[in-house]
Amino acid sequence: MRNHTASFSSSSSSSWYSNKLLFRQLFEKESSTYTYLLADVDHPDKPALLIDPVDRTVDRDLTLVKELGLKLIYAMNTHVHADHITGTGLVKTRVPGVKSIISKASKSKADVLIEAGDKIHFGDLFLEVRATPGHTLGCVTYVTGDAPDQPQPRMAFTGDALLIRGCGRTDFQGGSSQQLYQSVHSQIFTLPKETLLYPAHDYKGFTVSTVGEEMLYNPRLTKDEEEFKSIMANLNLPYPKMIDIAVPANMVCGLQDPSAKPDEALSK
Ligand SMILES: N[C@@H](CCC(=O)N[C@@H](CSS)C(=O)NCC(=O)O)C(=O)O
Ligand SMILES: [Fe+2]
Repeated sequence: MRNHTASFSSSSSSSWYSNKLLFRQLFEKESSTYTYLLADVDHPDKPALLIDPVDRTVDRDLTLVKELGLKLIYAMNTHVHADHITGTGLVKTRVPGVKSIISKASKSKADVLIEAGDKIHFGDLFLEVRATPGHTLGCVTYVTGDAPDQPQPRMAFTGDALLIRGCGRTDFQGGSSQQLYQSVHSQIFTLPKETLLYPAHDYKGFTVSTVGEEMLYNPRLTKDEEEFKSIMANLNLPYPKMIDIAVPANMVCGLQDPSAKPDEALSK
């Protein structure tokens, strides 16, 4: 059991969602990346976190955090991105006390290395970590807490494991179409059907989907595993333009001090 500052307050499920969870979906247009800002605005400190910030839009994101009166505590990644440089290192240099988070399986450096089952607390809210490898070895999905006082419907931040009507490619960074198929079916499609899905990218103009919608209409993941593997083997996508710069940089949070020591700030 890893310790953290978790406490719970009770409030009515019909009214607390908008009163308590602040949620913003932000877009970086060059890499078509979504960054998510979440905060517990019912808590006196208004603790907040950023999921998948991009270096180019860190100033925009931090201005918003300041304007909303939030206290940023975490800057976290769903995986080692290949198409852009993460903003987590830059956020740390701009806001003292912020901790970077990535999965242990990614073999990257960050202040906090998370694993499946970990809970990331911000105020009275938390995100649960689910391992969803396949796009990369260390991909995780962050899901809002499974408890009566947590947001309903639940929200899943899928990174590149599941994209709306698509999924992450599996042809580099330890990718595996078999693993991705298993990850999505066992870790995402088992969530309640009304769970809101928020991916790390969208190339078609979508912003949000649901588990039920993707189980019906995802053109790749509704197929059986063999057909899925064949689809993925024949995508023939060009490599991301920034891959050779982005991957090594993102192994150290973009620019984080490599001497930073991981700490244990989570609970299981
Ligand atoms: N053209 C972009 C890269 C596009 C790309 O490869 N996207 C990745 C997610 S970023 S690692 C992907 O998995 N796409 C799946 C798909 O079906 O499009 C660039 O050059 O940066
Ligand atoms: Fe990716």
